[in-house]
Amino acid sequence: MHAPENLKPLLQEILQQALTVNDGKVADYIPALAEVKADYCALTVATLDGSVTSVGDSQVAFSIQSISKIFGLMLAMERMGESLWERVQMEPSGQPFNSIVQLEWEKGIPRNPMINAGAILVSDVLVSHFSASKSALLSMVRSLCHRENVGVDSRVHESEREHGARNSALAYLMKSFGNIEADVEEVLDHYFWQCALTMTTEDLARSLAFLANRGKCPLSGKQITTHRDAQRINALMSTSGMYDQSGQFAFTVGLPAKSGVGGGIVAIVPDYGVIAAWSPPLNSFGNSARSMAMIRNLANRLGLSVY
Ligand SMILES: NC(=O)CC[C@H](N)C(=O)O
Repeated sequence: MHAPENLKPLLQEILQQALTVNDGKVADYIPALAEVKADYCALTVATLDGSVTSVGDSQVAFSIQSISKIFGLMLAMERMGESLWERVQMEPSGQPFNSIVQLEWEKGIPRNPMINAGAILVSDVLVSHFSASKSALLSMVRSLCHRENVGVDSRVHESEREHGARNSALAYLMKSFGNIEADVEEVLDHYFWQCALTMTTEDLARSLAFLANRGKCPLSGKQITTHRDAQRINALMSTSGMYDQSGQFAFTVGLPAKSGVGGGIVAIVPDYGVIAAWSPPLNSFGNSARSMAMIRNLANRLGLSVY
């Protein structure tokens, strides 16, 4: 495996290459996200020996959006155990992340926790099982990335609430099938709030290192999830983390990954570390074009694939 001390020049080269990728468009269906500069670009690798190597805008915090689906899922798995899987499936959807069609055919049971319907269902579990679901999630995220001032962008939170018709439709449809227990508006507020968490690529890489390390945080030595749950989260990321581009990502990269419409993507390399990339312009699947290019090039250069 590539020694971490030699990574910097390689990351620099890959970042420069990615800056020549000019396809894609910054998300504008959430107006506050449309204001983010398109030329931000960052790449971080955190390895299990504790070293973190970064290039570009790795100190700039951005809206993690759907990457938060991993954090919500961790808490819901811990609270619900096996019974969670009666309310959300573990199959790829083959549909866009905010699609509604399957949800009616499948009686309000979302395809997986990595698409919006699944994460709204997970938000219902959190709102129903924690007296303060937002602070439970925030303190978990802060302790995972060892940074106490990780926060939430309240403008993004508000902006998404004001333009949340599609997510509201998903939540009310699930409620009509009896698959949402709490008050729908409270569930949506939690979901929008967690999407508005802001983190840097370094925070993301550090916080998810346990997924590459059989559930154990390599820095603190603390067991964050069981080994089995870490494997399950990685499996869901592999099959569904890049939405309806998950098959292509598995074919060309071969790592469990999760993207968000803020332009971030995290990829897990079991027994090695985490790659986190960020650049706002998105392709037609809602995945960052440059972040995908950076992770694909790095994985190919280092021969990193789980297959
Ligand atoms: N893919 C994403 O990052 C989607 C999250 C976004 N907050 C939404 O609900 O539409």
